[in-house]
Amino acid sequence: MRQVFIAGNWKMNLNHLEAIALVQKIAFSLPEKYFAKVEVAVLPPFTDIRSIQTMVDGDKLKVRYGAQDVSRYDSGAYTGEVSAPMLAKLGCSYVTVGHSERREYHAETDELVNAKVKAALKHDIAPILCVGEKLDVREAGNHVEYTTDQLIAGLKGCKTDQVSKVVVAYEPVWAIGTGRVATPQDAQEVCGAIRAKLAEKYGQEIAEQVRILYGGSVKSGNIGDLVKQDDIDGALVGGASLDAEEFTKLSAMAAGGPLP
Ligand SMILES: O=C[C@H](O)COP(=O)(O)O
Repeated sequence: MRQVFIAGNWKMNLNHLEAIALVQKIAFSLPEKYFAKVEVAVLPPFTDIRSIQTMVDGDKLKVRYGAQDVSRYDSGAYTGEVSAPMLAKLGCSYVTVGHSERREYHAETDELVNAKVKAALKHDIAPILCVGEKLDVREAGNHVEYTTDQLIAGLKGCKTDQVSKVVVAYEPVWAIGTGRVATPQDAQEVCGAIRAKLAEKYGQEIAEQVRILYGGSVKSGNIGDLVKQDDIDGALVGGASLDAEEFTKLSAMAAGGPLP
């Protein structure tokens, strides 16, 4: 049984003091019983991670955390890079890999994304492998093939038992930060195809274990219908994850009901 997963990608927002305040608000506004039904994680900028680690460990908070990127290398002369061993030491459970903003603004290729997936897995950090098409690909009707090709390229060379630890995030680029959310049926079409492709390559048992998230303009008002779909196990949330009240509401709705 896959646990519903809500991950907040803060992108390049919030300094370490603002980060502490936001995580505290989330942890204390979501009643304990919801954490049994939904896993909640935040993905802050690198500069916030140590502060969040100290607070989560010290106060034994149920919120998990991770990073937004990782180097393909473990160490060495790679100015500006942050490695998987460094993130593991900071207690990161997750790292996003291949987000469309990195593919677009940092020219990340499928080959690099694949190397980062493997670097994270090697150090027991679950990669959140982001895939998704731009508008022209969708309009041409090639979105399913495009997205499943990105998936297979991202997982190339991973062992079958490693694949079950990967989280896949389907984020149609045209829905990110635009307010234009994919319909639950559109999102299910691609998430279902992702699971079918995983089953074809790695077997049904592994495919059933992989959590598949939808991302793109997710809010408390639309998450309920998204997680009702068979193959959508949660969401990768951008803008709405920066507002404690909205993110908590959204997490509660993903867990099956509104806050009391
Ligand atoms: O990683 C998150 C996605 O890019 C979605 O962002 P958004 O919720 O602001 O559309």
